[in-house]
Amino acid sequence: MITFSYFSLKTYTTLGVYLRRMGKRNRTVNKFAQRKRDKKEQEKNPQPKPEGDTRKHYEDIVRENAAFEEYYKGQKVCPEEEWPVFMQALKDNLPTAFRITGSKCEADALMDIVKSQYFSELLNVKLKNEGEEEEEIKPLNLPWYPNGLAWQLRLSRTDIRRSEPLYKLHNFLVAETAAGGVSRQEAVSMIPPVVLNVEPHHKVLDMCAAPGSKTAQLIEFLHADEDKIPTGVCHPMICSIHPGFVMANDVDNSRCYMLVHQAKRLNSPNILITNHDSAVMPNIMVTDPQNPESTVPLKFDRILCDVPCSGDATLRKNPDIWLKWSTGNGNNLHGNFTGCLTLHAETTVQALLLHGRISKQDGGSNPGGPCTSIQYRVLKRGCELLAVGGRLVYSTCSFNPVENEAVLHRMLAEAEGSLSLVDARNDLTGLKSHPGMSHWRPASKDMVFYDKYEDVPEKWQTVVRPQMFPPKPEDLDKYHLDRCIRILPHHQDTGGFFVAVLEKTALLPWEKEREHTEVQEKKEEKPPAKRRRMGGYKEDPFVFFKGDEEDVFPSIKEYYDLNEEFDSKCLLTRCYVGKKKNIYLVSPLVRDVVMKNESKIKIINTGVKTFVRCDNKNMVCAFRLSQEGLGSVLPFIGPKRRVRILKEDLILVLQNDNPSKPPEIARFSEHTQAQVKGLATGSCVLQYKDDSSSLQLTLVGWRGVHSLRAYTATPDTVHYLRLLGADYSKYDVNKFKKASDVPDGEAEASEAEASEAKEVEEAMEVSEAAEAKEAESTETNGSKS
Ligand SMILES: C[S@@+](CC[C@H](N)C(=O)[O-])C[C@H]1O[C@@H](n2cnc3c(N)ncnc32)[C@H](O)[C@@H]1O
Repeated sequence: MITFSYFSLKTYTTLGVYLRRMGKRNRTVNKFAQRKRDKKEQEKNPQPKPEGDTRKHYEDIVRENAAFEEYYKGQKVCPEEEWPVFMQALKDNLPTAFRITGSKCEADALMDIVKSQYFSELLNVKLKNEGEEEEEIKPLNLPWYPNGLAWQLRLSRTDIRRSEPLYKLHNFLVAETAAGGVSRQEAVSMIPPVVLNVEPHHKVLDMCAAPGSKTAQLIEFLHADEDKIPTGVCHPMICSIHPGFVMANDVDNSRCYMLVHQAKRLNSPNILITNHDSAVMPNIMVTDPQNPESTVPLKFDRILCDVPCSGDATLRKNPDIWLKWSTGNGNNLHGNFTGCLTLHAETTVQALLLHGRISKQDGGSNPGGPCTSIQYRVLKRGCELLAVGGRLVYSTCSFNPVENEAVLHRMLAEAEGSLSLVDARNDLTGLKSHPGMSHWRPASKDMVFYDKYEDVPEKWQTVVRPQMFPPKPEDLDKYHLDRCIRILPHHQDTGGFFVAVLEKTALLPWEKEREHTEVQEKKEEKPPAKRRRMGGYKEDPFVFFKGDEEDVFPSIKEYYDLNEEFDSKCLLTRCYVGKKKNIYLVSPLVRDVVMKNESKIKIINTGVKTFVRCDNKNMVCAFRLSQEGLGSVLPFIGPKRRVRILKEDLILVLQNDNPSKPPEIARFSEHTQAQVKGLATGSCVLQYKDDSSSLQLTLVGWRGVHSLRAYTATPDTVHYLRLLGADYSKYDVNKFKKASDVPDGEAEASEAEASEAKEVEEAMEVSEAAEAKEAESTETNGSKS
């Protein structure tokens, strides 16, 4: 039996790794690589910190802050009798949480594997905090997560990573995260997409999306009914072309590439990544269904407004907040841009200043004047972009009512009944929470609490704003702020979180006015606004196929036997001239959005890689299939390029790790040989269906002259072998095992495998990196457009 303490928390980033994999941003990458080398060097050869460097190891941080306690006790965010457990929970490290992703049949199979193989390992591990009894580590299934797909383990990520007895669990989490079978995400952060109730036909906007863990959930929900697609194929990579789509936006250009990484794992043709300030997001125009020559503004059915915030509910994950917390954090986000801000908010302020949307004085030296709360501004624009009948979720990882209820109160008051708060607790069965607050008292930096704005001394009036105050008691029933959801860390051993669900029941009062003005403006036929110059890296263009006559398309259509329903206009490349290399696929609506809005909003990425140039003399078509886009194009591919493969043959293909020596056709079963016999050489689809379960797998294959192979990346190979119950032990390296423990002859191989596993791990910890604080301080470097 192994006992170790539930102690250790360290966030680190491998952001550079995925940036490197994107083959871009070399200067940023070099900086990360250098930082990594410096860190290693420092570990080997500890040097004293440079003067003035006050940064601390998370383990060394004293988890106390008197101002924090005084402020939140004053606000009564937690009933007095719960205060000690609230504080104790805040000081503990955060448990690991993850959810199983993908289509139902794969998720079911993976869930069985997790329970039978990995959770049983945990039963041998006991948890012991100082001065406490040993405790068993029981994995907790999060009861409120749809289909029971989410789990929480009472072990921090570092505990799992550093414990040899748990190396298999760690390898599993790393490899499956890479393959898209698992998403590691803090439990409470999974809530907003759940209460957004996304359906496949919805047009969804994620306004502040990076790093993208919630975007990933939105896409998963959009594709949740994949089992119902006509081919009956069930696979995590299957992403049929839905009428709905997700537009994931972030103001921070470098953080948008985290979204690209997330999207890439999900292989959806229904996602678009944009880089804009959400507070001033332009109307997104789409073709008018009544008149295809004209456009109309798109209204979104679902909007996620996961705004930048002071982040003090993430103290468990980011203990350094203990060192710097002050009342100013929340107040500054609300209305005063000149003080100390979180990095995200700073980016926003820079963006707002850059676009001339605010002046330095705005909200700063205009006591009682218009409040420029970034949270309110983003929320307000979200409400404008929302369709009547649509749903918007506002969320923060802050305890502060000034960043939460106060923002909603202002929005509801200005909406004059066109928005209402929905009680979403029914969608979250089993989740413990507190209702939203109806009373709070804004405070100045010197910790004086105020009941009304009139009491605020002049010197604080730029900081404590009129819009920060709660509704009058007689107005409480108008707003129902108690319908908001507050999750405190001790409720179920998580981080803290705030969620509110709004429904739009009518046009907002100023939308009616604006509609009138827009009609007037159209009549006056003003010249189009000058194209805005947008910052960040210059993206390659999005060049759509003209249609079936596009030069390379006829051979693709012929070779893959694509049916007439396939819309070639939804294919695109990222270059105007020269040989097409990669061909991407988007849904018709995403295509329309790109084409109609490219000039007004910076589009970072869209499209799932579907065909890749291969120019092989044995193949008449110049493009092979890509695993990423296979799910989307599969329903259109004819039987000519499909091979129905048996389990043992698929295992044979996947276990082969020598690309120059793929298994010869003669080694396959007679069934598979017969399938391959009439198949012309080149790219093909390998399809497997398990008769005893609902499991179905679809892989990109290659029929050679004498051989058959699969085109899968290492994490996918491990994933498929795992699902097939086959041996993948060579990928399941015990990194704790010293080379000296390995018998002669195996050492070399073991080293190579370890290095490969490390690669996978690094690639995968990108999603950890995405959450890591360090990533927030990524500086934009390199060429600007
Ligand atoms: C709390 S994080 C979002 C986390 C994300 N929803 C997730 O689940 O991974 C806030 C994000 O808002 C972005 N942001 C800040 N101001 C913004 C603005 N005005 N418009 C769009 N994004 C903004 C920040 O760059 C940051 O990535």
